[in-house]
Amino acid sequence: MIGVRATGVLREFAEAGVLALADVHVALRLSRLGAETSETVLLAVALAVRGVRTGSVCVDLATVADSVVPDEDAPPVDLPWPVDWSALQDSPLVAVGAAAPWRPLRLVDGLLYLDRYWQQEQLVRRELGQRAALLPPPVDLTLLPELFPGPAPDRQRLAAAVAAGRWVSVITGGPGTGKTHTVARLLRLLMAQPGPPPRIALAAPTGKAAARLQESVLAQAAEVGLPLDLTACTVHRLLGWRPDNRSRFRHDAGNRLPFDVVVVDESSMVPLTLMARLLEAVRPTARLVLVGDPDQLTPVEAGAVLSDLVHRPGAAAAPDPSPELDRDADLDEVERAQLRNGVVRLRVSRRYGASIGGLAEAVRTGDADLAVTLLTGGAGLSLAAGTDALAGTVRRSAEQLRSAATAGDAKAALALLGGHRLLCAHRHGPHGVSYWNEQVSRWSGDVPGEWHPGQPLLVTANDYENRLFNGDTGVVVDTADGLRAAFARADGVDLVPLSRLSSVATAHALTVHRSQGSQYEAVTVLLPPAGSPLLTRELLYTAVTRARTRVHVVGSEDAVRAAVERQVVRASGLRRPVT
Ligand SMILES: Nc1ncnc2c1ncn2[C@@H]1O[C@H](COP(=O)(O)OP(=O)(O)OP(=O)(O)O)[C@@H](O)[C@H]1O
Repeated sequence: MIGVRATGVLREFAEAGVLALADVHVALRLSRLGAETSETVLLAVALAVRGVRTGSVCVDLATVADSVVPDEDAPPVDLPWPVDWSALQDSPLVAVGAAAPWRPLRLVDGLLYLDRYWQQEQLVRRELGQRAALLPPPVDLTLLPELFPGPAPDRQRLAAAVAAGRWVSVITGGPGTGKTHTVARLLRLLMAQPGPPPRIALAAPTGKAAARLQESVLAQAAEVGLPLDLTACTVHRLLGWRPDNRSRFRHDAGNRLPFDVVVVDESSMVPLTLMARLLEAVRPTARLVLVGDPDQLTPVEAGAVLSDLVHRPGAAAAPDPSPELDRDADLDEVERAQLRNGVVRLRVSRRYGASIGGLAEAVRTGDADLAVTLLTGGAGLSLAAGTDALAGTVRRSAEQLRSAATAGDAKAALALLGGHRLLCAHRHGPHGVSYWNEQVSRWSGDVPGEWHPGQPLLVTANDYENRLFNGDTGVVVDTADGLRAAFARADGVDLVPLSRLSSVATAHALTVHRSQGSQYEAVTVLLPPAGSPLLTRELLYTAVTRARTRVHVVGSEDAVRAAVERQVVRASGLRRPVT
């Protein structure tokens, strides 16, 4: 409940759960500083702050009333949405148009920004525009058929050709569609170009994703003919941390990165602020390859730039980079337009079978009927409303894990951990991770606060000393030396003494957010009721694509439909044509 001196419209929106305390606080503070009294302006300011808090770079005033999902716990009310926002035009708080001098907020073509985010979006636009205006890099594609010998249509071959022939490119696709396979061969193609070998940087937004990228590129290095000493790091580390400043880096427009090729994996998790810093730090004549899955959950911070780049209007005048490959690649109209922006989507997953692939595609494209039909009849797929069957599955998994861990079989315990996962949308409440963690611990007779063989662990902060990253999972195992935490490595198993672990939590269940970047043989997805604002297409797609062979959804048909039909709308100017 709202605890500030909000009155009138702000109070109504706060009580309905649309605005949080911080949104109202900033609006009231700015109104005092700017001597602004219009309730419409104050509401707009609070909504702009709310937008950033919930991941949008700006507020689209024309659609905001429809895009706000009220708090499910708040009583339903008819909110007094203004029909006319023209008070913003005369407000001392708002700069109107792109050219107006600085004010805390900026209104451009019906989009209201906190000015800082407008500046960052402009920077991204400028950097991309500058690169699009340059002559594309010369490239010799002779090696391409040898690197991608498959029959046409071959999206991977096209993606590599596009990335080699442009300064900025985007390779997208779901798990296991061969994004890293393609990147490894792209790097080989670039190394084969005349002149000195390119200086290559591999990066990802999290330590865990960077470690995975490095592991998977190195696994192919010898076969493809890449240097065996390639390393990957976080984007923050690549740009160079500065102890004195959290949002500025050692490398920027005045001190560009020394690389010729910069590959950023999992770039759907890069928010606007970081993307702006990255773009200004990469030399305009270095190839920047953004790799990721824009259909997954987007970053917690504001801005989903990868998704914006994928859905940006086509650059009508841009030349087709490789006409003969494009003809062979089986592209539809939308994909052809995306290709002109340097975007190629890989489609065929080698990690999951056709039925999970079909379900993922139905969810991704918003086909709720098909998603429900597949879930109720597809091989390896199921949908059940009650949690009774769920309790049995979860209990069985926990018991198997405990018995392998008690027998000291770390490999078997880790395999079981990767065999099945319970994924929840919520952290708290009867559909949430904490409830299920407690429930399973109770069934197992665990004593709270004590370690147990078979206790699944989630690393909650990067721990460089133990080579563990936020989001890694492991399991407590009884060894000859006592209890140890077992973590899977590319080259075997690491057994870490429990006393050396700093930030871990018990994880019988994981949030879908936390599961990003991991895959399991089977997943059980626990959906909240249809009214939950967390129930979105991105959430369901991310959850479903964590599984290799089986997906069991616990929830109502209505909840599945609500998820498929509700797409996270993140307002952003990058999706609009340049005016
Ligand atoms: N064209 C191909 N021919 C043979 N094997 C392939 C091909 N493309 C991908 N693979 C194999 O499929 C698996 C998944 O590929 P890869 O790891 O590159 O996918 P990804 O899209 O990067 O996955 P993720 O999103 O999980 O990182 C790997 O084992 C890879 O070697």
